[in-house]
Amino acid sequence: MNIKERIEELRNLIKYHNDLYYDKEQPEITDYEYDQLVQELKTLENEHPEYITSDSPTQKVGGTVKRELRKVPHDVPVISLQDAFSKEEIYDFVNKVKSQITNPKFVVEMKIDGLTVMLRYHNGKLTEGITRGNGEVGESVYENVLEIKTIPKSIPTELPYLEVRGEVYMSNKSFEMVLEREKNKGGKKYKTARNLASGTLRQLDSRIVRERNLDMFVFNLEISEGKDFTSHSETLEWLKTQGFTVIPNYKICSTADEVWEAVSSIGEERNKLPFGIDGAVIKVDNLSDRRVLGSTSKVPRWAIAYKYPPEQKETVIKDIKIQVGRTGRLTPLAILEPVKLAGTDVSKATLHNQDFINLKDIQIGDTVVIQKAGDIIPEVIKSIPEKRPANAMKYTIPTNCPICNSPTVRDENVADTRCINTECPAQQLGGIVYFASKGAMDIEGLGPSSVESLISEGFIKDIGDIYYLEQYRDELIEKGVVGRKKSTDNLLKAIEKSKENDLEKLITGLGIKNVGKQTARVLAMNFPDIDAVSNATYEQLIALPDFGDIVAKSILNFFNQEKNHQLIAKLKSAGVNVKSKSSEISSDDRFSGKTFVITGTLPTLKRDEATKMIQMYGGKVSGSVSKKTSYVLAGEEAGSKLTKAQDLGVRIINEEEFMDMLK
Ligand SMILES: NC(=O)c1ccc[n+]([C@@H]2O[C@H](COP(=O)([O-])OP(=O)(O)OC[C@H]3O[C@@H](n4cnc5c(N)ncnc54)[C@H](O)[C@@H]3O)[C@@H](O)[C@H]2O)c1
Ligand SMILES: [Zn+2]
Repeated sequence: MNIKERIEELRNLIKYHNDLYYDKEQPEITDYEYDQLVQELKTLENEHPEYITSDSPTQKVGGTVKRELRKVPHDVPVISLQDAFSKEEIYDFVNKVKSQITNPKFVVEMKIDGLTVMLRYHNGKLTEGITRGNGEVGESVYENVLEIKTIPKSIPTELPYLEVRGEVYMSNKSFEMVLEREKNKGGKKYKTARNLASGTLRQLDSRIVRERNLDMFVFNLEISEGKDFTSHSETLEWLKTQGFTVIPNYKICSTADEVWEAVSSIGEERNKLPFGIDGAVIKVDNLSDRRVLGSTSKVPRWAIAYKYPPEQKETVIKDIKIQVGRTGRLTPLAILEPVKLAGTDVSKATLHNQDFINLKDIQIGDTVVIQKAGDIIPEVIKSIPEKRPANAMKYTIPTNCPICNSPTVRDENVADTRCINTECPAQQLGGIVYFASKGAMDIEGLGPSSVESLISEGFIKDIGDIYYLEQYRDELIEKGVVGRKKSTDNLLKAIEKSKENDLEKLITGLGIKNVGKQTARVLAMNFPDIDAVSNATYEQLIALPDFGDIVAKSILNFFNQEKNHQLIAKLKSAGVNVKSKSSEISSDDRFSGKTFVITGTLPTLKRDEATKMIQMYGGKVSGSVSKKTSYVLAGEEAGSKLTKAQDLGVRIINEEEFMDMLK
């Protein structure tokens, strides 16, 4: 791969992770891994400025504006912070400031891991709360900030206008409480307190905000009409008198050594704090000095954020246990002597597979170094053989499944060991939980613990049984299998409702190997019902967009098994919908006479897929926007077509709204 291609690849990767992080609140990688991608891109762009483009993620503030939330333009663009990962970069920053300002003072603060919110006060009354959004335009979260107790709704000094900026976050304790409460609801899963704080603040139901306990630290005064200040620290002290909770324990420093000491001491304390921080921020204190230093379009020159390396701890592996997943995969889990790491108790870490165990030379009894990079799943970095006790034991993944005792096989390509018994209870449990999960049949209340008790009490064995639970209602309530009357009835209602789901969700739920949501959607678009899918030939399957040999064979293999036909028959006779709504080609021409223009990158649909869907319903797709255009279907990075549509007043829809039109 040449440099230009790598730059392109990095940009796409970063955009992909930005979307997951800022807009879906579901990061797939740790902040640490993300920061490394950005660093690599910045380095390459610095070396090759000719490749810098205005749409590079290094040139923009991450995040977009959610359509459902009211848009509010910012008074001044809300920009980000420059990053530093080493002591040298901090010294460079301090020295650079010193070369331009005489005797500058610096304030060192904790960098709270939450999301930025701007608060506006008119005549002492809180009138608006806005997220950063894309930096130019934010989202109003006013109703939600009203539910945050640490935010004053009115302040004693009634300035005509006051705007402050701070970080809304969720404490570790609230995070654990919410996780505990939501465990069985099967809703969106949040990996970090930051994601949950963001997801909570950016949703529409403010009652949820009340239940979940968010907090806010104010870290900057942006505008204060009718009152002047000379320094940042002075503003913080004044904000305290107005009832704001300002960033705690900030330090004022004069030299690079002092700054570094303050940064280091925050680093030492950071895991004892009741909330998450992801760094320290160093800011020039004097406000007129800040004006002299100015800003670039993305970051101020008077501040820098230092990001700590992920915390590591030593602990002992007490045992290694096997977890058997939905696909039969055996995952070795290290059972650890519990340690506090990045604010939470850690007692387990994944060891992935036998190769990982061998490569890292891990034995039971070993002392190992673990790390929670970006505070997600703990990983074992290395073992310390010097500390190995005499009774340490080598570990080999068992040749028989620990749950059902059938022989396991090693899949050489991916280093996985699997239980091949499809009747294995562990696989069945995983399969049912997966069937009911959000991306599949979306049955609320059917999470791991309900499924486990339904299986162990003998009410269900396979996914078909779910649809026959109704007849055991009284017994379920009496035994309290999934809770009391209300939870049982809610579950039965959710099951009933799921019968109406589109074929796409059903296919996803079947958990066919190599068939995820996207593949299931393509199948549902191309076949009228489940029988047609099950009768499809290899040639038909391989001709579908993005279908390869492996996927086609997996599908054929699934439908070659008699028990899967029985399962489908069972679902059908329970009244589960097996017809595809998105492929009712000729009978439904709801888009007849309508012209669509597709622009930008859609979150999940490819452009040709969207085109096909529009045409299927009798609509037309055109390349340019005019007055005759009925809809512009716009995704990320939509350019001039979007502007033109706005000018002409053409209706603009996103993928979600488009999918709603197909319901
Ligand atoms: N894991 C992922 O996939 C992923 C994806 C995108 C971004 N991220 C994370 O987000 C970071 C980038 O986010 P960003 O653009 O918001 O910038 P940033 O996190 O590097 O810094 C700016 C933000 O820090 C916050 N902040 C907290 N305390 C502060 C204080 N005392 N003073 C000033 N600001 C304070 C503010 O909200 C401000 O907007 C990345 O470095 C990465 O860690 C992760
Ligand atoms: Zn098994």
